[in-house]
Amino acid sequence: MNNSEVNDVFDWWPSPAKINLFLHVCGRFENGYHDLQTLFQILDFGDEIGFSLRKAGLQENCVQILDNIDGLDPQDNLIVKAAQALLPYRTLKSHSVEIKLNKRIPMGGGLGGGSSNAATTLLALNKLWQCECDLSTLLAIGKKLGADVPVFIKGQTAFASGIGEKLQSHSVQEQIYLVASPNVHVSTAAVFTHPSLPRQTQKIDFAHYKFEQTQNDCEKLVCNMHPEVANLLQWLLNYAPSRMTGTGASVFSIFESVSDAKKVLKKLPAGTKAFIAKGLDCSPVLQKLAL
Ligand SMILES: C[C@](O)(CO)[C@H](O)COP(=O)(O)OP(=O)(O)OC[C@H]1O[C@@H](n2ccc(N)nc2=O)[C@H](O)[C@@H]1O
Ligand SMILES: Nc1ncnc2c1ncn2[C@@H]1O[C@H](COP(=O)(O)OP(=O)(O)OP(=O)(O)O)[C@@H](O)[C@H]1O
Repeated sequence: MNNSEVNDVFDWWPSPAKINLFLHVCGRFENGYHDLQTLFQILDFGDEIGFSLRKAGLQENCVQILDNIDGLDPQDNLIVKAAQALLPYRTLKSHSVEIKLNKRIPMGGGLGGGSSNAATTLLALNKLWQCECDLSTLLAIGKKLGADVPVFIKGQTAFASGIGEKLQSHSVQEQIYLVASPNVHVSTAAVFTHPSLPRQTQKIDFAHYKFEQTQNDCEKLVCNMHPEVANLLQWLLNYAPSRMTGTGASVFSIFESVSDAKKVLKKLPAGTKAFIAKGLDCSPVLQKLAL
């Protein structure tokens, strides 16, 4: 390949994590997916994804990820799936893309890492490949990749209903979160297919939302399946209001200040992976798009 055709500069985009401040399971649709109510809180902590367009080469494999995730077939990486879903919309037909990933969000922890990566890829390549897809097209592509992708495409902390795709933006009072991940993997599908999952929580009126009056309906089941989650949650509850996010395994505690959160972080049982993050109303991806 001619060196002049190679753009080795990677354009780096943020890919934030989320937590579910509450998660109610209110029913089940015919396709097996669940009718949920949740509040997605976007965090100022996340991965970074770098994109480098190439004018030539990689013809057969237009999308190439350079930092793949251990144990994951590149074709199963949601970043690759998102990029491939956007290929037909390119107006820069001859351009392929190389992608680097700086992974910080714990995997499979209910922190939405894969979904956020997919959303950032769609938003970034929509711009870089000059696809000119409007928001509703991106949301439709995103929803097929995962129930949590749309909230990251809209990029706003929001109440969600349906399978998680009906979004209503909401401003949460600024809070600091200590997010801790026990060393266990929880399968989202296993939680949602479990016969003991409560599925009949009364729908709430989002206008009257109060953290104390909500819960995570998956928490008890996951704590029974994984004592590591139960133990960590019990430990955190000694210090602050705490709850599991998504279908686990990560749990979070709410603090008013970073210094309060740091005191508890320092005391965490040895070997527990954890980070401190601030809640954001708006995703850093939207800020990057506005530049
Ligand atoms: C529970 C949440 O983590 C809350 O943030 C998400 O809604 C899950 O989102 P996600 O991981 O993007 O979900 P998907 O990849 O679409 O689905 C994973 C599995 O979760 C189940 N699933 C997911 C969302 C939903 N509303 N009902 C479900 O029953 C399905 O069995 C599916 O096989
Ligand atoms: N780019 C990616 N980053 C993380 N996981 C990915 C990615 N692409 C595919 N996956 C797959 O998705 C699975 C779930 O990862 P993810 O970190 O999104 O889980 P999660 O935080 O529990 O998601 P959610 O909260 O949306 O249920 C991983 O175990 C992995 O097999």
